[in-house]
Amino acid sequence: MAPERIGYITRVQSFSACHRLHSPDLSDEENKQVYGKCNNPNGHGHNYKVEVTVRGKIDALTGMVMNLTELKRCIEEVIMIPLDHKNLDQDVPYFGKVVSTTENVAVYIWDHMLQQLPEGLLYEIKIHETDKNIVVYRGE
Ligand SMILES: Nc1nc2c(c(=O)[nH]1)N=C([C@H](O)[C@H](O)COP(=O)(O)OP(=O)(O)OP(=O)(O)O)CN2
Ligand SMILES: [Zn+2]
Repeated sequence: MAPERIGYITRVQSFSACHRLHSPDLSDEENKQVYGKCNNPNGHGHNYKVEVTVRGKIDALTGMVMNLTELKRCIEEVIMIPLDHKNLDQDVPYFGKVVSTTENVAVYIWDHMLQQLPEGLLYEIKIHETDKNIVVYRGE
């Protein structure tokens, strides 16, 4: 019998959104101190790049961990429809009370991807907020 082989497959998706880093649990002064320019009252924008990675057995029959076309469909549902060209804080109810840091955007994407993907497949969400700021979340 052929050995079981594990593969990692990644699909990359870009989306554009604006936000403001502001915690309802901090005073205005504290918000300014913690978030600096990112607390600007009228917000600022990013072209986010998200890498969604799944990990699983390479199926002997199909040769796939999962069909990338299906991964693309999940990404459309979880990232593009709710987040692209949106004001994260005002258009996405989740961020009404959760600060829209890239860490929390990664958690949002993780939790919603889990609802779309077969159990145990999701491995990592990596978000490039800018060319220099990169966040990784693995569900821990
Ligand atoms: N831990 C986190 N820190 C910060 C986050 C975050 O999501 N998590 N986000 C921001 C801001 O949203 C901000 O837009 C990032 O700005 P900045 O650091 O200026 O971005 P660049 O690295 O591209 O800017 P350079 O001026 O080119 O260095 C802040 N912190
Ligand atoms: Zn920002």
